[in-house]
This record gives sequence, structure tokens and C-alpha cells, in this order.
Amino acid sequence: MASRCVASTFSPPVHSFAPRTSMATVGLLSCPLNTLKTQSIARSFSILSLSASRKPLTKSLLVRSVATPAEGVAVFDDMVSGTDRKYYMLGGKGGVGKTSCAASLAVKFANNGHPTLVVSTDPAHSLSDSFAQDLTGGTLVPVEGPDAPLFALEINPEKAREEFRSATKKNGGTGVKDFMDGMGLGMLAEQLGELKLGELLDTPPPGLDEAIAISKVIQFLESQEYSMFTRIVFDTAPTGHTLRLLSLPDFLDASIGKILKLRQKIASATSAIKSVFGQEEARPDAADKLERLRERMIKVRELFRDTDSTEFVIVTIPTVMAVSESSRLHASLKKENVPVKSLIVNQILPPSVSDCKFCAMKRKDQMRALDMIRGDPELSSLTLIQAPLVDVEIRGVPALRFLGDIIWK
Ligand SMILES: Nc1ncnc2c1ncn2[C@@H]1O[C@H](COP(=O)(O)OP(=O)(O)OP(=O)(O)O)[C@@H](O)[C@H]1O
Repeated sequence: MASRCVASTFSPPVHSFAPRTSMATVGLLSCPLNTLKTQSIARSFSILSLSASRKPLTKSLLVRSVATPAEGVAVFDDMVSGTDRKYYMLGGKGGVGKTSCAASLAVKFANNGHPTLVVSTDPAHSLSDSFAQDLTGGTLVPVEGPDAPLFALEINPEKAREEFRSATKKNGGTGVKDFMDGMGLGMLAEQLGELKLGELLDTPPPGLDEAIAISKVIQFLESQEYSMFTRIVFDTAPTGHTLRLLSLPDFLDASIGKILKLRQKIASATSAIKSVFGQEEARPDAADKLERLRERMIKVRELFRDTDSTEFVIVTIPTVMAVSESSRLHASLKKENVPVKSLIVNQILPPSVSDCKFCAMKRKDQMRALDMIRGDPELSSLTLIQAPLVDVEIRGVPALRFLGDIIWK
């Protein structure tokens, strides 16, 4: 008879996770004969350096490798040490577990005494779902449960962009033409077409929303009120957005920079014309807003590249597609000088003494993907963090604490 997978019989209701000690009751996917205890799996899934061995991973080797605790590779110790503010950005392909990993890291920071802010800049927010608390509203909302203050912020990128865009819509006009007219540059609007400012304002390039969202967070954090936060964790939008976001500041810098320079150059001429014809002074709003946006984008760019305060953590799953995408992501991040040290491989089947047919196939597939990571020139230098597939949905602070204790060591 074909063997069949079963989930652990214990499936706790959403809000009923008991504190840490009883979290071992959260199950891991298992086969009928497999009676592995969650705690031993939690111990055996650990962080191992990919550069340690070049041998292909066989099943027994994997079990042996993951059974070795994360001695010597103290990723979390490094992350948690110091009271200077640090930023962690978690990114990767859609659906791999970015939110779960980001939320679990935020909980772990808070439980280690860091006042922490976790921010979602993904237009499709799932922080509220992950924490099982209503964190919507675009402002800082306290998360109930952790030992030290933990706040969450779900930024509505469209709303943030709209605020910026409204400056160019005054007087009933639309987009760039109005903006240019407002500065006395209407006749140049067409010639400036290649600067793509029109596109920027009317149909913004992908990535602008997220960049504005992040710049909004920077704004928040610059104020005294939020100076308490020593750890900021970003749950970013899927890979494509991140890559576009990285190249965006340069694009904006060039476009806005050119526009503002041009404006300066002919400012004296236009003011002479205006004084002759008795026109009002040109509206400074739009130009100022653009200039401020440009400055903030530069700050976002600097933040992403600051090796002292920032780290980008790539999250993936053991499939060929996800690994390939992670490899491309790391190549791009490297090219842009964004610091990356670790790669989380999430949803790995836990060790098992006996597999059903389905699990055996799946495990083989995952082994191949892990092998691929080992041999990948982009990924093999990163510290690998393996996270098991658990058989209940990770929701709520206790569950996130449980996951965090497995992942972040
Ligand atoms: N290790 C795991 N074991 C079991 N389920 C998991 C694990 N990690 C994540 N999940 C589940 O997978 C789903 C997707 O996770 P999550 O929302 O964290 O992914 P994401 O990468 O942020 O997705 P998106 O790209 O849509 O924002 C959720 O239902 C989550 O509970």
C-alpha cells in the first residue's frame, strides 16, 4: 500500500499558542512512521556554512549536516549585538516566506531587548496576517506579545506616491505639463520628453512606490519621537521590485537633477519675462517636492549600501526556480554594493527516518536545489540558514517566536 503523508494531529487554534516552553507542540510535516520530536528538529535545523564542504548532499549527509548545531556561525549574535541602529531587509521571490522570516526576526530582536520596528513596503501587505493582529493604517502600531517594544508599520505605497503627486496636480492640471507650466517651462515640456519625468509622475516606474515608502520610513525615523528604535526590519516586495528599486535612485537622480538644473539655468530669464508681463511667481511646490524626493531617494540608496548599518537577507526555498532567482538577486545586489551575508533556505522537509513516496521525491528535489546552491558561484559564499517546513501556519507572536528560535541562531 502506498504510504501517505499525515500532518501532526496537534493543530493549535490561531491565538492559543502557549509561551515558548510549550511551542514544541507545533508540528513538523511527518510521515506515518516518523515520530521525530519537534524540539530535536529545531535543534538539528541550523545554520551551516556552505563553504564547509563541496561534496554533493546525499540524504544521510544532509541529516548529518543539519544535525550539527550552528557552532561557530553565530549569525544572530552578530545581528543582535550593539545598540546602534541597524537595518535588515528581507527579500526574495514571492511566497517563499519573507514575511514570516522578517516578522520572526523582529520578534527575536524585541525579545532580546531591542526596541524594534518591522515595516512592510510590499504593496500586498501580510504583516497583519503574520502577527494575527490588525496592523493596518499606515502608522506605527504596537505589536502585542514581545518583551521589548515592537511596532509594525504597513506603508501604503500608493498613498505615499499620491501625496507626492498631488503637488503637480494643483490648479486642475495634470502631470508633467502642469508642473512644467507652473515653473514657466511649458514650452520646454516636449523637448524634455526624453527625461521621462512625465512617466515618472503619471505612470511611475516600478519601484517608485516602494522607494517612496522606504523614504517615508526614513522620514519617520529621523524624528526624535522614533529615535528609540535600534532595529528596523523591512519585509520587502518580491525580487523584481527590489531590483528596480535599486536602480531607481540613479534614474531619479538623473531625471530630477537635470530638470532642476535646467530650471535654475533659465530661472533668471523666466523671472525677467514674468516681471515684464506681471505674472505671479512660479509655484515652488512641485520643484521643492521633486528636490526633496531626490534627496530622500539618495538617502534610500545610501541606506541600502551602508555596510555598517544595513544587511540584506535573501530568503528562498529549495526549488530550482527559487534558487535561480536568488542567484540573480544576489548578483544584482552585489553589483549595486548592497551588503548580503546570509541566505535563508526556508521550508526544507525535516529529517526523517522513513519517508513516504511523496516525501522521498520531494526530499530528492530539495537535495538537488541545495546542491545547486552549493555549486552556485553567487550563493556559495553566503552563510546558509536552513529553516524547516512546519505543518501549521506560522501566525501570531508565539508561533513567530518559535520559528525565530529555529532560524535565527
Ligand atoms: N517554514 C515554513 N513552514 C510552513 N509554512 C511556512 C513556512 N514559511 C512560510 N510559511 C507559510 O507560507 C506562506 C507564505 O509565507 P509568507 O507570507 O511569509 O511569504 P512571503 O514571501 O512574504 O509572501 P509574499 O511574497 O506573498 O509577500 C504563509 O502561509 C506562511 O505561513
